[in-house]
Formats: sequence, C-alpha cells, structure tokens
Amino acid sequence: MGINEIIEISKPRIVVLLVITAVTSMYAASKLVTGASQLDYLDYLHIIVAGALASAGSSALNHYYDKDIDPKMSRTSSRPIPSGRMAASHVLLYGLAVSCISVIYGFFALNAISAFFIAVGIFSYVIIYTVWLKRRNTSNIVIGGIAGSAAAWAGWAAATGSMDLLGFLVGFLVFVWTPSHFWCLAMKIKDEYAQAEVPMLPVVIGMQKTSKFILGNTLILIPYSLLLVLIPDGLGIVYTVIASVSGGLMLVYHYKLTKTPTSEFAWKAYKVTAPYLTIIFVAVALDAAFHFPLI
Ligand code: HEM
Ligand SMILES: CC(C)=CCC/C(C)=C/CC/C(C)=C/COP(=O)(O)OP(=O)(O)O
Repeated sequence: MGINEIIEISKPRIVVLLVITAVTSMYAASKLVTGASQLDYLDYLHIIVAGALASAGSSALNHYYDKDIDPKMSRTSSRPIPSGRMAASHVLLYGLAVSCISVIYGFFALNAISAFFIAVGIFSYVIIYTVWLKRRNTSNIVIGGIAGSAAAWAGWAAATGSMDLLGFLVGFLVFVWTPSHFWCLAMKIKDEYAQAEVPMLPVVIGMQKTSKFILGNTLILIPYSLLLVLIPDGLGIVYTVIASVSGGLMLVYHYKLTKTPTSEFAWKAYKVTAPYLTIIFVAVALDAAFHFPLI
C-alpha cells in the first residue's frame, strides 16, 4: 500500500470536479447574497479541504463496499482492493476516518450548515446510492445524484451560513445533470454492469431506450438551468449565454446519440458532455463577478 493506492481509492478526478462545484458556489454566494460574509483565501482553503476529504472518504467507502463486484468488471478489476494492492480493512479505515474528519473540519472551520451538507453528501453517496440503490434499483444514479448537489450546497452555506432558493437551485443543477453524465457512460460499459448484475438503465431497458432517456433528461436539464435566471434575484446575462451554448452542444450530441445508440458514440457523447458541469459552475461564478441581471 502506498500513496498511489490512497489517491486511487479517493477517485481524484471526481474530487476535482466536486471541489470546483463547491468553490464556485461559495464564491457566487459571497457576491450574490446580501449579508454573505466577505471571504478570504483561508475560507476557500477550508471548503477545498473539507470537500476533498469528504469526496475522497466517501469514494473509499464506495471502493470498500463494492469489493465483491469490482473484480467482475474490467474497468474496476485492477483497483487497489481487487488487485490486492490494499487490504479492504485499510480502505474501510481510511474511508471512515477521512469522512469523519471532513465533517468535523467543516463544522469548526466553516459552519454547522456547511458541515451538515457535507455529511448529506457522504450519506447519500455511501448509504443511499452505494449500499441501498446501486444494486437494487434502476433509478439508483438518479437519486444518488443528490450526493453531488450536496457539495455545491456545502459551498453556498459556507459563505452564507444558511440556504436560500438560488443556492438550492444552483446545487440542484448537479442532480439534474447526473443522469445525462452517467447514462452515457453506462451505455459504453453496459456489458460489464450486466456481468456484475448491477441494474444500470441500459442493462434493463437496452441502448435505444436509454439514449431516449438521456435526451429526455437533457431536455429537462437545459430549461432547468435557465430557470436560475428567471427567479427573483437570479443569475444574469453572462450565465444565460454560457448555459445556453453549453446546453445546446450537449443537446446536439444527445439527439445524435438517439440516432446512433452505440457504445462508441455513447463514449463520445460522455467525453463531450463531461466538461458541462465544470462550465456551468464556472458560469455561475463569472455571473456573480460580472452580474448583469436579465430580468
Ligand atoms: C450517483 C451518481 C454518479 C454516478 C453513478 C457516476 C458514475 C461515474 C463513473 C462510473 C465514472 C467512471 C469512473 C472511472 O472509471 O474512472 C464517473 C466518472 C466521473 N464522474 Fe461521475 N458519477 C456520478 C455522479 C458524479 C458527480 C456528482 C460528479 C461530480 C460532481 C461526478 C464526476 C465525475 C468525474 C469528474 C468523472 C471522471 C470523468 C473522466 O475521467 O472523464 N460524477 N462517474
Ligand atoms: C459532499 C460529498 C461527499 C459528496 C459526494 C459526492 C460524490 C463523491 C459523488 C460521486 C458519485 C459517483 C462518482 C458515483 C460513482 O460510484 P460508482 O460506484 O457507480 O462508480 P464506480 O463503479 O466507478 O466505483
């Protein structure tokens, strides 16, 4: 067991995107919410540390719980536990310790509400998604997406000490984005999930119908993303332009996917739409910095 295994069980790419959603939400809240605290660099360091630890710890617990099915899928069979590079008990210990530290750190370095949302993220990823839904229910990833919203909510609450309508709707973007993100990937690795008996959507309803669900979800995601502009004291022109262009690009790929519901095109659609969440949260921060209300 070395540092490479620790990094691998922490799912670093997911940590990065999760921290981006938390930091951009925190910044936006500090600019858009009257009475929000003026933040300094230390505050951003705190949300980065708390969010990264929470994401890493919950991902390690996900590795631990999935130690029986990961060997059955080529994508996950070389991971630290299945490959014997790390003892399952060590992964469990690391996951529990780092997850607990993240909530305690958030409570003292940020505030109680932010720590609460960090705990919600860990609970929803590890218990609701990984333990309860993933192997039982085809809507697993839809409900599991709440985990990703929790990081953005934790960031917003870190700046305001509370939660408001705009903050909730901004965080909920991740929930609405998740099915479009993951079902593309699930189409590519459908056979592996079938082998591991995980009821991901394409395993249960097939590629063609899944591609229609992805398009349907994206047709919900795009108007939803623009709803954030229409609410009182909502987002402005900068966000509207970026959300419209990036959403439109995603829509084109997901429409094409319904015409070519293949594993190869699903991977292409996944790779193109993966940056969407980063773009949309950077757009929220840019809109807060250069705020020109649309209505
Ligand atoms: C329950 C909902 C979700 C499921 C089932 C899911 C599933 C996955 C899977 C299976 C992968 C491929 C991992 C690999 O083999 O390397 C992945 C990649 C990724 N996920 Fe998700 N994901 C979910 C939600 C999220 C959320 C909420 C975020 C961040 C806010 C996120 C960010 C990422 C990133 C950044 C990658 C790596 C993309 C790449 O390397 O191209 N995912 N996701
Ligand atoms: C605030 C906080 C801690 C939020 C947690 C959010 C979080 C880490 C979400 C990630 C969800 C995710 C990548 C699920 C994939 O698990 P999987 O088991 O389907 O993927 P795998 O098969 O690659 O292991």
